[in-house]
This record gives sequence, structure tokens and C-alpha cells, in this order.
Amino acid sequence: MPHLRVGTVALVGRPNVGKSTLLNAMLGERIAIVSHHPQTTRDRILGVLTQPDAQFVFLDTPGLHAAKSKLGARMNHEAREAARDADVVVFVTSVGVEPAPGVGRFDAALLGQIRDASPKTPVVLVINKVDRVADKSALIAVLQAYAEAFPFAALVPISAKKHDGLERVLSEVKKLLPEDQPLYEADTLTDRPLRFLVAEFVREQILRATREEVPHGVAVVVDRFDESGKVPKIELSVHVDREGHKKILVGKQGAVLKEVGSRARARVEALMGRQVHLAIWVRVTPGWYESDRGLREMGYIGGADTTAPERGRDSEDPR
Ligand SMILES: Nc1nc2c(ncn2[C@@H]2O[C@H](COP(=O)(O)OP(=O)(O)OP(=O)(O)O)[C@@H](O)[C@H]2O)c(=O)[nH]1
Repeated sequence: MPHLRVGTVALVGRPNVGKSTLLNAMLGERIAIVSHHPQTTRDRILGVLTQPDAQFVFLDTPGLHAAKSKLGARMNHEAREAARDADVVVFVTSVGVEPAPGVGRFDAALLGQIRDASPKTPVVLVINKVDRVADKSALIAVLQAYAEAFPFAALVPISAKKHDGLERVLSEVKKLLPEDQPLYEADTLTDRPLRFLVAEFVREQILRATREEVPHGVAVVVDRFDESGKVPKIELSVHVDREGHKKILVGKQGAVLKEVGSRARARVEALMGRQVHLAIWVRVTPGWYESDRGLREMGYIGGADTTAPERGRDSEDPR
């Protein structure tokens, strides 16, 4: 039997550098949610890629950032843990149209944290969004600066969006994985329960449909997942921080929520390969992300199950 390279790979980096886009591109399926808002990813999402000679088990971590709330502290913790647990860390950074020729202060701090948390774990640097750079020679100074700042196992410029350089990322990571038996069946894509993905798909569409002020206070919870009928019925609550956010999210005559619902439904149907019915309620739950209770109820503490405990329906907007 041929030896397989098998192991866990943590994708780590600042918010919004393109970690979820990279994961989705490598997997060829859209699991992690993507939006233009920083801190879109709040949980570690496991995606599995099986090749004839390797199995990559990816952890997509929330972007590391300065903690401003309990939720932020939780995300930092998750990300550091992922780096510590993984066989290989892929450190993702991104460049602007005119790349600054050094290592950003924040990246330098993060790399220090990774080295402290897991000094022996090999780290591959991925410089994403190079499609934005017209003069590619500007990347040389960036690569040099990063190479001097940290003992990376490899440095790979890519464009996750355009699927450029992905094979090279995979081949560099593969070299660093231990030899082992596969951890998952070859057709496994993720270990996340379907209900988690459904809640994430709805949250993704909300982030896309709303502006700056709404997204950080949004949590989506599956209240009921009923597969007994011909068409599965999924009921979800969207928790927002303020009455004003609810107004924005619902939109004039429910137009925004309707759009969110039908786009999310299309993704769920594509994933499940069948028709589904989504019912979404918007509820005002001020400051849920500031208390342990709130985080637990939204599924951010104590497992990834996004099913809510029973609670009163305080503010409803059935679609
Ligand atoms: N131009 C360009 N944009 C990209 C590329 N990769 C990702 N983006 C964009 O960057 C934004 C952030 O991408 P995400 O994949 O959500 O970033 P992330 O690092 O997972 O973000 P967090 O969830 O906040 O940690 C989105 O608007 C993407 O479309 C790329 O290769 N080129």
C-alpha cells in the first residue's frame, strides 16, 4: 500500500486576507463563507481534501485580530489553538495594489504568536491577492521581507480568487505532512453538521446584503430542522444587536430579508440536492456577544451545534 501524506492544516492570518476563499478554492466546493467584511469566519471549519497520495484536513480559523469583545477574544483563542494543534500552518497574508515592501506590524505580531504557541510546526507563507498587483516585480521585496522575518518552509504568491498558485500551495504543504493512514473517507468534505452549514449560508447572505453596522452583531441559529415532510423545513432565527439593525435587515416590505432567504435557499438546495423550505425570523437580542450565555446560545461556546435552546419569541418577522 502506498504511503499517504495525511494531516491537519491550519489556515491562519489577519481578517479579510482571503483564508475562506483559499479554502473553498482548494476544496472545489463552497463550504466556508466569504464576504467583504472582516471577521466573517467565526468558527473553525473543517474541510477535507483527499488526493491519491494525500489527505489534507483543513482548519479555517477566524482572522486573528485585537480583541474588542468577548467574541473577539474567543476568535483569537480559537485561532491560536488551531495553530498549535495543526501539523502544518498556512499563514495567509494579502497585498494591496501597491504592496508595501515590508512585513506589516500585525503580521509580525501574529507570526510571533504562532512561534510561541507552536515553535516546531512548519509554516508555509501564502501571499494572496497578487492579481491586484500590476507590477509583479514589487512582490520580490515583500517576499524578501517575510523570508527574513520568519523561517518559513516555503513562500507562495497566489490569487485565491483566480485559482492561481493553488497547486503549489498544496504541493508545498504535502511535503510537510506526516505519513499516515487517512483520517476520513475519501468522499468526506467537512465534519460540520448540515444545520451548521445552513446557518452559515444565511449569515453569509446577510453579510453580503447589509452594510458595516449590522454584520458584527449578527448570529444565526437553526431553531428547527424538520425532514419529516416531502420538502424539508428549516426554521432559523437571526439575532441582531438593535431594533435599527432589524429594520435594515428586513428592508422595505421585507425585501432585503426575502432576497437573503432566497439566495441562502439556493445554496442549501445545491448542497442537499433537493428542494428545501427556509423560514427566517429576525430577533433583537442586544449584546448577545458580550456574555458567556449569549455566546453559548448562539453556538460559539460548547460545540458547533447551532440549534438554539427553547426561548421566547420576542420579536418576530416571519417571511
Ligand atoms: N482581488 C482578490 N480578492 C480576494 C482574493 N481572495 C479573496 N479575496 C476577497 O477578499 C475578501 C475576504 O475574503 P475571505 O476569504 O472572506 O477572507 P478571510 O481571511 O477568510 O476573512 P475572515 O473570515 O474575516 O477571517 C473577499 O471580498 C474576497 O472576495 C484574491 O485572490 N484576489
